[in-house]
Amino acid sequence: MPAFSHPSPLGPKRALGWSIVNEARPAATPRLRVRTYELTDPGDLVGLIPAGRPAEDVMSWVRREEGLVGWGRAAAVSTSGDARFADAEEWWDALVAAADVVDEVERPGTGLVGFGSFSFRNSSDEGAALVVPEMIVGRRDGHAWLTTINRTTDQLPEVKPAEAPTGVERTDGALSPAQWRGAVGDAIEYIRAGRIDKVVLARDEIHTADADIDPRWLLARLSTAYRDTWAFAVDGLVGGTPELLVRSDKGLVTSRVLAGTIRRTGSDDHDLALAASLARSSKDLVEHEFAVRSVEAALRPHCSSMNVPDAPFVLHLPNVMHLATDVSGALTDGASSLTLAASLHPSAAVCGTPTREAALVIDELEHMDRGRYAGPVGWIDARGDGEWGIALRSGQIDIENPCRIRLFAGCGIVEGSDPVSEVAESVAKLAPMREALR
Ligand SMILES: C=C(O[C@@H]1C=C(C(=O)O)C=C[C@H]1O)C(=O)O
Repeated sequence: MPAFSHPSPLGPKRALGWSIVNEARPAATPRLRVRTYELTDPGDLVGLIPAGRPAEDVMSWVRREEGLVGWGRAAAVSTSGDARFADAEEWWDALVAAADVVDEVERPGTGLVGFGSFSFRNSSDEGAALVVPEMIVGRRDGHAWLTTINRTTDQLPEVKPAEAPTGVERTDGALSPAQWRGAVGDAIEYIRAGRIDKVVLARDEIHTADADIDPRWLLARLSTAYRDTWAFAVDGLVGGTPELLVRSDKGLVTSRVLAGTIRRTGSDDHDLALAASLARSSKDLVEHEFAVRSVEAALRPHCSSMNVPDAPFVLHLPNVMHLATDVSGALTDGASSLTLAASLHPSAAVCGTPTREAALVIDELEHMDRGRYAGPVGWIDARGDGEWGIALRSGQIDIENPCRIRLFAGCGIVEGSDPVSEVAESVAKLAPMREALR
């Protein structure tokens, strides 16, 4: 049994294949009635999500007041195994083909939209989900819209503010911080011995509140305190990720690669000096280069005119600073954003180099199933456009016991890494979710 049961709301998961909400015959494709209308400014997007929905029916992809929020479940599929991306996409294509859509706005993210979250590993117990909400509100470039799916009303529900979790207690996950420090030491040995060049090791911790954790509270905290991250929620996985695996927008493909991290100190002057040292640190530049090369190699078969900057910039977040590179290209083969996300996953930013061997080391040293952490999370529309982040700085609310959430953080390990510093870095990466739970 995995530490966190993550059953489909539809009953037991099938190893491969589809299951669809509100359908008597599991493999049939429902004909969704989709209506998108222009909306006068709806205000704070995350604040629109109504109370009282189960955590897995709250959806968000919001950064700097732009993006999408959704709630309810008009249709959903759960897939698993090696074919989880392909099976989800096949279901999506059939849903799109059958849908009855009137879209008065016609922008990326209008009309039929599915929110998805995919496990890091092929063999994970937690599989993947693609969910179409009953209502979606979006905002982009000064335009706002409402999409309803299989609903006769277009009234936004009344909103009751989210309440902070109380009585939150923390316990270790698979490994204690000290045990995980030992695992980092083992990984450094493997690198010195030439088995791998880089591996990303993660750890988890469990937080338990005295009542159900409201994902709306976490989203509100993350979207105000960490404005440069995407505040996401899909199927109970909630977080604020700074890393964009891929955005596909009318033929333009972009990816924001992060790798190489330094903790912030709270003093702006000191942080500026640290940022300069990060940009010159050979350990971090090497770690970053592995991640950029893995993204470039995955996008190249789908793109022409690729732009891969020679040197990274430093992304300043409230808790950490990262080396960052924005890679872009022109889409040549019409691949959907989900196909692109599948071919980019797992990048060296969350797995390592070489990929296969790094994945074996992760299995051996982490002692846990990452579930949906470090997997693609985001949305896709009927044209295939969409945005997929890497599910970092996040937690999985336990669907069977929503008082519990499992948080994760990981660190890229290279030859020059130091186990004690990596533990401190993992704590800094846990900070956004720990703070949001307070
Ligand atoms: C694995 C995580 O972050 C990744 C690892 C980084 C690093 O080791 O420098 C930086 C950004 C992310 O690509 C995480 O936040 O859990």
